[in-house]
Amino acid sequence: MSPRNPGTTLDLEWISKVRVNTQAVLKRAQFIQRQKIPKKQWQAAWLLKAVTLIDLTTLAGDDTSSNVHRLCLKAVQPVRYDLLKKIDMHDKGVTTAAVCVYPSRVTDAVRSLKAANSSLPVASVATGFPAGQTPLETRLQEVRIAVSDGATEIDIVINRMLAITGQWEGSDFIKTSTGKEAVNATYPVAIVMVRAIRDYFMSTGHKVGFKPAGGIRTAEESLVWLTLIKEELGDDWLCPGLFRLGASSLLADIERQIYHQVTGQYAAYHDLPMA
Ligand SMILES: O=C[C@H](O)COP(=O)(O)O
Repeated sequence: MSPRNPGTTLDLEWISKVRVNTQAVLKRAQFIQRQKIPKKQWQAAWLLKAVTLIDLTTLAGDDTSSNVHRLCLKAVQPVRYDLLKKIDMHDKGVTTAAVCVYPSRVTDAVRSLKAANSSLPVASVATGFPAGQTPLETRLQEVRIAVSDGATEIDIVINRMLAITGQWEGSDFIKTSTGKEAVNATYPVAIVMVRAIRDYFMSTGHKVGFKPAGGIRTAEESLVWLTLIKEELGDDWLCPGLFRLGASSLLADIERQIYHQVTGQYAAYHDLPMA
């Protein structure tokens, strides 16, 4: 994580001055999606970069200690060793950025990572995920429990009632969505959010992180997200402290693409361990 955001005096005038030119934003989003994906010789490097920025997530009602355990092993070794060896990346410590689980599964994740000798952070959704419609008292208690169980990052679902009525404070990292809505991370909304991050940086000098989450499933999409961040915020933001891809099934496609680039063949389902 980058240094904590010390916060700033709430200035609602600043917020009320924000205007979004919807057509311009949509055009910009289309432009970014049409950007040429990196040339073949750079693609594996970009894809590996994307891997290091993933919050490898499981947020299912039927999560158990065993699927969390498998998730953690995958986070520690996200791409098959022999594939990494072929591109000379086997000894570079490629892991995902974190694992992300429900508060009740934090102890499982911490235990599995410890057993794998990994210091990968455990992120936990909290505060009544995904609706955020629980009383402040229980929201705070949920955060405390997740932290005491070993979570080092908390994805808080904002209280949308407070947001809609203009009661804002500063945050360290902003996330597009829970992944549980009909529409989740979209490029136009991301552009508006990252430009707010840029404005905040220009006014305060403090860098806030960004996490698109929900429905990000393909390697190609991950490259669009990297391009969007590079173009809108610059290379400085392309690090786990400031950018994460919240995704439960993206890694499988990225590994499949890396497999194809390294071997020239398409992987069968059983060729790659579960992601
Ligand atoms: O925060 C992470 C999201 O819940 C993941 O969403 P996904 O399952 O659509 O990848």
